[in-house]
Amino acid sequence: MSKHVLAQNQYGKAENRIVKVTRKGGDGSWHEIRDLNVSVALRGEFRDVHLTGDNANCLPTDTTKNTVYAFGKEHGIESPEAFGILLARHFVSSQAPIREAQIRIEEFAWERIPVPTRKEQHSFVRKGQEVRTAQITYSETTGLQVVSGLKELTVMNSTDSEFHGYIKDEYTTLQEAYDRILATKVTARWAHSALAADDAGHDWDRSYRKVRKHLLEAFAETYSYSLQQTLHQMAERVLDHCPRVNEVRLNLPNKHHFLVDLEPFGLGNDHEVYFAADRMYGLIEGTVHRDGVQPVIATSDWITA
Ligand SMILES: O=c1[nH]c(=O)c2[nH]c(=O)[nH]c2[nH]1
Repeated sequence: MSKHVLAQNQYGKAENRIVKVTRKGGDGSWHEIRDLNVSVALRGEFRDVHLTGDNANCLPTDTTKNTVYAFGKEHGIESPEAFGILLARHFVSSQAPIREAQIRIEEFAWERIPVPTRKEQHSFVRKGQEVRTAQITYSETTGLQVVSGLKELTVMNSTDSEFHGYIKDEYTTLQEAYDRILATKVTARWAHSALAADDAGHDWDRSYRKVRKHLLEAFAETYSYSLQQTLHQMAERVLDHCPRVNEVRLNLPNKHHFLVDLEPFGLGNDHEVYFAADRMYGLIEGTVHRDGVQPVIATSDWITA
């Protein structure tokens, strides 16, 4: 008998790196690549596994790893979300003790290196911008939940940003800014409605491109009086244009740029030369969701610049 309470628990193989090559064209010489990092977490009837050492309900983490690779071959990888949905549904529907499965995916994008002199196209350069993310949770009782996202998308406005009118107490030294650089490395997550999650024909890649575009456009077009205001505008823009997205959470580190004092050298500095500080940084985080919708995206994840 346990003296204490076994609370939330989950297990599975984390960070399964899978690269799927799809051969297209009549002779298969046109290659397409999907490069994922897939983590599996299973939840369910695992009390005995923890308390008594009885593994009758335990599907080995090694098996969950094998399933990721076998599914890559058998079903292909249409998108991170579609692949995650297949896996999550499989674990829950194939083993009675597994009541809920959560699949977390990072996708690394590759861009074709066109080689005009040859028909075969199998050369790629890793795209240096963001990492795409997806978190798929399938539960026997509550169904499917899909949260898409991106991280490490670094953006900058070299003007149209001010910050003033804030509280000033005995510790405040910050000078008010009427023209500053606003830069951040965006981590964004957005939750899809049940309608989208359950729609077998949903185009997840198209939806991703659309949300990304609206996040960037809102960042660029907002005349900002704080990164908080920019955050809100970015999330609002996505909810306004993407009817199947219910909730947006943004984590925005304020990548500070400080004007360098060039007076010692007899030089002026009219917003031209900045020192880009990599830390410490302000960290601005928030969720915006449709009225009447229960937010589902974790607020406790620790996201750093
Ligand atoms: O956009 C900003 N929001 C803040 O809350 C803040 N605080 C600070 O020192 N600089 C900034 N900038």
